[in-house]
Amino acid sequence: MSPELSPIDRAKYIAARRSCDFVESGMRVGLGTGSTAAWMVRRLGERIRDEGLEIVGVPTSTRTADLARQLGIPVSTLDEVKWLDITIDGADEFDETLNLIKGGGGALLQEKIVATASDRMVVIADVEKEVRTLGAFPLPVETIPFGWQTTKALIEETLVNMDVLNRETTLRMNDDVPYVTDEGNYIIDLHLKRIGNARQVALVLNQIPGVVENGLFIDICDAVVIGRSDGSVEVRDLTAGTVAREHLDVLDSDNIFAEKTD
Ligand SMILES: O=C(CO)[C@H](O)[C@H](O)COP(=O)(O)O
Repeated sequence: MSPELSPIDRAKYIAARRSCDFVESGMRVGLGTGSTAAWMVRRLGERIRDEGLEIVGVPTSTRTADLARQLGIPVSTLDEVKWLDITIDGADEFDETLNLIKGGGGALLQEKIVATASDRMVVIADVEKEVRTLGAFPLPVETIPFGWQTTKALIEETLVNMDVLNRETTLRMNDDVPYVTDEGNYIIDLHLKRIGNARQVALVLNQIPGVVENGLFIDICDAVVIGRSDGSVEVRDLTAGTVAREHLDVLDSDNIFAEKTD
């Protein structure tokens, strides 16, 4: 394996590479966003080039769309394709029921829409993303820019009645200006530390005017592929009720290692 990859990147790559085995010719594939998902997109590009794999990809961000096009993956939109066979995406945290926090990369809205419009959502993650209880990673909430300070205050007020450890919220910034999503929205990060009832928090947040979507993915993910830097990988399939462990012999010659992703 390439020495230039950090252990975490190796683990991400292992998970991403294994997840691509779920993809078959003829499939419509939701393409996630983030560094783990970028490895998956690269591997699909490799399979298209080397094996003649025929798929249509629906990217979940302009970043992923640009990468997919560069790699020769045919790209479409959800409006054209309407429904997908599978979506493969990263996550910031997952728990044992495969509920997730997503949106660290700012693409949670398209990611949730695309994953929900898929027969199957497979999450790819390094082993560090598994948690007993969600919430150590800040929960992103996408809000429209109009009146965002009021929306932020309403979120904080709502959190008073929730089973969370901390209620600090911050507007996500990009240098000195607010971070803007692909939809032109802002993101407010909720530093909750621990979310006692993620389903309730997800539902309540979306009732607040100004909130577009939150990064809790509840009952959306079907399976998780967990990578480790030593090449071992675990596939936990919630729907099938199976857990499979294997080792991937990733060769030094893997040309996917030649370039680093985001
Ligand atoms: O939700 C996401 C982007 O909105 C990403 O999937 C999540 O942040 C994980 O990113 P990475 O694979 O870079 O660790």
